[in-house]
Amino acid sequence: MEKQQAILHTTALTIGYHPGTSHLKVIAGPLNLSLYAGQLICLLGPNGCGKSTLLRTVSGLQKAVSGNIQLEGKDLKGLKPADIARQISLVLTDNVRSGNLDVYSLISLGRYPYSGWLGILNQTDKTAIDYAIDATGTAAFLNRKMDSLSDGECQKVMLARAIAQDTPLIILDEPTAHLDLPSRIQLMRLLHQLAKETGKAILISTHELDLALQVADQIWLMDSGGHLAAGLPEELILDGSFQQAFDKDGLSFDAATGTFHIHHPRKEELSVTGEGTAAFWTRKALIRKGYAVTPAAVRRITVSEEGGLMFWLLDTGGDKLSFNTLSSLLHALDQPGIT
Ligand SMILES: Nc1ncnc2c1ncn2[C@@H]1O[C@H](COP(=O)(O)OP(=O)(O)OP(=O)(O)O)[C@@H](O)[C@H]1O
Repeated sequence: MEKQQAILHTTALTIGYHPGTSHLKVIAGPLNLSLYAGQLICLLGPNGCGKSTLLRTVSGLQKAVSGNIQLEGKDLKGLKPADIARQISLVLTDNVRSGNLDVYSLISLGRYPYSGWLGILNQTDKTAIDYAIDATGTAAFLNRKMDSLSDGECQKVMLARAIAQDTPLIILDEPTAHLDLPSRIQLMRLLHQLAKETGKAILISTHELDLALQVADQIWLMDSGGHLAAGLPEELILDGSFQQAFDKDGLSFDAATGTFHIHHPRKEELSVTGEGTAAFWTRKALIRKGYAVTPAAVRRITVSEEGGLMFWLLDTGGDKLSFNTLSSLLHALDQPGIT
């Protein structure tokens, strides 16, 4: 079988600042990365680890310290800006505000690599623009000026411009930064769908760990030491990379449930038995309150539901206490001598 060509491929790429000078600052590398058609890749990592630097470097906006970047098999260094604009659409965090243009004109700028400097739009351009407006839900503010939009609205418009540009590779730096929760979920779903339906390769940097785990085909996980682990989200959890990158003061990643826990100083152990939603949310509430929920604990809570009513039985190892609300159980656990 013929091997699929990567849309983006890096070989021994080192990224950083001031290459070729005595002020050279290496941020990460050597990086050997490949991004294929139809893939959504989420680039994750702590603040300042180099995510934006990597995105700017592979887009040709910033010089690499060393190594090679190929776009559809061609050396990026040999491509003219106009060629790159037909291959990569890029939205950075700092170009989300775009002055006094109206929204439609800004989205139309996505067609600039095809329409030439006169900016005359043909039917193909208009169809691409309409698709982008529809996909991003920006029709409601098409006639507004960019500087009258909220940050979240602006972000959607910039994404629409990138989609209208209709390139094989879309690169977005923190596209969910200003969005509310439903819009963040919608946007991640849209990117996933776009990659699958149009075969585009999409690379985004994000701090949305939970969402990235759900939608990414691959995760590129950077740490503060300049290393990058690439793999399926599940692989990075199973080999411990995820926990290592994000287990820090006050936060831990639970590989068993795929969720993050905020640590609390309390460490008493409790076990919870019971099925269904009530048991699930009882465990969540106890973890939030700082208890370690483990099947081996001596103190046991049994959750049961009968005829739409819920009951919690607390067995402290000596006493057995019954509660008919979660609050009364939590309140009782707070009393000295109960746990
Ligand atoms: N122009 C510059 N010259 C030198 N160092 C820089 C420059 N711009 C950024 N840096 C440094 O490079 C490192 C990586 O920055 P970068 O913005 O790529 O991180 P990031 O992972 O995108 O961070 P965040 O999650 O906070 O957006 C940081 O230590 C930053 O201070």
